[in-house]
Amino acid sequence: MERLFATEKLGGRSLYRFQAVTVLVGICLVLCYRATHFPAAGSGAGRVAWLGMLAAELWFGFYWVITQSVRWRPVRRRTFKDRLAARYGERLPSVDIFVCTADPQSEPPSLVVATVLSLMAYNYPPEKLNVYLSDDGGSILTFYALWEASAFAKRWLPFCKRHNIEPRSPAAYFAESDEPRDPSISKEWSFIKGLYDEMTERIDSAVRSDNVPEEIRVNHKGFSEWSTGITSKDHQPIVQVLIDGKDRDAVDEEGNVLPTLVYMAREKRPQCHHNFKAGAMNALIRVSSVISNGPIILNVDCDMYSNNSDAIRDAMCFFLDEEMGHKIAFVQHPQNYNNMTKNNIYGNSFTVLSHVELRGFDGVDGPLYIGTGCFHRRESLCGRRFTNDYKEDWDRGINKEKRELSINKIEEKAKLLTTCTYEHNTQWGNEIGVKYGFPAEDVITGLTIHCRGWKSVCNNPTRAAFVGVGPTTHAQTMLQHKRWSEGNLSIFLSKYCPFIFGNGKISLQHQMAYSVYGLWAMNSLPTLYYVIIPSLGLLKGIRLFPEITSPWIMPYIYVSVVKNIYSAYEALLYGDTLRGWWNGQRMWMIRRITSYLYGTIDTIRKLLGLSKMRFEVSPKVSDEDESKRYEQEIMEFGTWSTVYVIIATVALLNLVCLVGWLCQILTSGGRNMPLNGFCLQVVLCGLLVIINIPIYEAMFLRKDRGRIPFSVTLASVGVVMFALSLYHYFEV
Ligand SMILES: O=c1ccn([C@@H]2O[C@H](COP(=O)(O)OP(=O)(O)O[C@H]3O[C@H](CO)[C@@H](O)[C@H](O)[C@H]3O)[C@@H](O)[C@H]2O)c(=O)[nH]1
Ligand SMILES: [Mn+2]
Repeated sequence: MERLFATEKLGGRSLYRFQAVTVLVGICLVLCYRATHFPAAGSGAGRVAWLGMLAAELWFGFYWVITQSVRWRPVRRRTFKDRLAARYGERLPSVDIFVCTADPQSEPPSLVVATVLSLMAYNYPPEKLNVYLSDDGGSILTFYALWEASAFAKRWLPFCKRHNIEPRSPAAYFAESDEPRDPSISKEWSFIKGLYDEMTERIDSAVRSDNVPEEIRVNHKGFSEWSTGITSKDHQPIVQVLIDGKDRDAVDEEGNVLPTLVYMAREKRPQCHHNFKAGAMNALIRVSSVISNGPIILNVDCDMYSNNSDAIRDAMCFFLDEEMGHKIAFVQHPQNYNNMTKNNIYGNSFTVLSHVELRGFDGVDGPLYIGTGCFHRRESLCGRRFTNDYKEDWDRGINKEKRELSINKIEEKAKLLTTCTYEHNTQWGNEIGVKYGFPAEDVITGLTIHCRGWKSVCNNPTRAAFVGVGPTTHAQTMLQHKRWSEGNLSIFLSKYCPFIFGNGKISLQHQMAYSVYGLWAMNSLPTLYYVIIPSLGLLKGIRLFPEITSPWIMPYIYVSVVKNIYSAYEALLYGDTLRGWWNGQRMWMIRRITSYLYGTIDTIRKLLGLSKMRFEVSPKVSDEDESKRYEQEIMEFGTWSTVYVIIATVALLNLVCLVGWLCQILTSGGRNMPLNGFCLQVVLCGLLVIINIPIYEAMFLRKDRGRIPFSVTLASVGVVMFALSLYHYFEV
């Protein structure tokens, strides 16, 4: 039988592998040089510094080997929706869609409902679509917004389908241009846009005043849940079915069935730990099991709207494929953002991660689960082990005929499934559902699914399936990367370490692929060492690299040049600009010496029992002034933060070392400083100074509110002076 999807190997692998082997030889030679050229005894600081360089280079070499796992065998998937249609028509499995939101301030309800509307508008039989919104903020504002959306959907869905528009998030669609692409629909377009703008304004004004007017509250029984003045951290379970797709009256203005739409806020009590997003997902799994029980679950973050209305059919091509389908537990899509600037100032457009690493991961038994844009098989998410003879019951979804209880009764039943105590003495969060205990609940959940024998695939259609809001400030970027690096490292250091937990269950290459992210955070210390010590050495005349006349310099030059040329090539190949790549390198360094450093420290503190797990939600809005600077690609600092002190200190230290070295050369005419031995140190320090130019600007030249505050500059000057004097002290 014809396959529903095809797998293609990405080209150019022989060349890549040849290149990788030569780099590996280079790395070995570098380490060889380090180990055999220890400075003579008696050169105190020099020996210690050399030892540190050895350790850092050992780490980088090891980590480079690990990263080869996701570059060795990348694949690309292609789906055949026409074959799916020919074989199954509209007889497709029902899908439960989970959207999570946590806070109406950092995740505005109008943004959340634009996402919800895009998901309701999929090109998929509406009676088989069920959209669930989990609100961890337990906010009447979000409920109100969803209620508004349930009414607007009656106009929006037919409009989308009539004109086959993309994207189907009204916010994204209307933001694209001031008039429709097809002028013949301009009247209707303006009318719908008017309705949408009015709705958004009503929602936003309710959010501004933090109140839903009485005259609105009488329209739906759900509002009465908030009559007792509940708070986000202390409230009863709430489940409200806003559109019951099985109800005869739930139709749009053209008389078509609407997807089911459900609001859920699981019970919160101050004394009960709620396990953040993982807890919300598990409550959604249970609630949906009594309302629709779709065999496939799609899960997105509240900002990740559907950008491709065929994405569900695409996913079905994988699950329903006769040959491979039964092995696939989940179909992961890359994270795309719609608010990235041209030159990727904070390195957040994950071009290389999506196009290279995820596909490489896919070539080794399947990508990791990244928490959003992922279709899961309900059974594997709920703990089932893979067996070759398992047959999925695609008709398991609850339809009109199967439902016995009235919707009110179902709501009551669902509420009981979302109480604080429901999970006590159960396997939820451990063997069943999304796993608890790690800030990267997604990665650990995916890993356990793979270890139960399932495979996964990555789908990256030309028209991105999901698009969301990426971080637009330095602080937001740092917050996200700290959570990710910490989450992955704490998995690596737990009993779920891919090399231990995965041993015998998944291939070595798959274990390595997981470790690429598991070890992100550990890059912090070697990087910090490499951006500080060689530069200090330059200033103090401590040679740390081979002399220019020595043949040992060749592997150093070869490895760094080839590695960087290749990384620029990868970025350019998938649409980054050269400047974007350069900015990415800067952020790569900054992330390592800040977010990853904090991630490492916090993981260790947690291991020692000194701190508890947190999940700080990334804000999805920024103020106007900040946004303007973001558009202009000017880095945002603005407030005091120790993170900024680290960034400023490293930048300043390198500048001082380079200038200091230059002064010494000029004053001594090069007599005391044999140039020859310091070539690589000068290049390294020089590159660090060039890459840090935006940091110097933010410290000394810029006048706007986003500059590095004077207090940060002052602190970094203090640290640099202290470091230099300390160094001096040890030397004499
Ligand atoms: O207590 C919580 C905290 C968060 N969320 C939701 O989780 C999602 C992700 O949070 P966000 O702050 O946007 O995190 P990101 O860094 O953008 O998220 C990535 O990384 C997370 C793990 O660190 C995954 O959970 C996400 O799915 C993945 O997109 C959002 O929809 C939140 O509303 C909850 O529902 N409850
Ligand atoms: Mn997010």
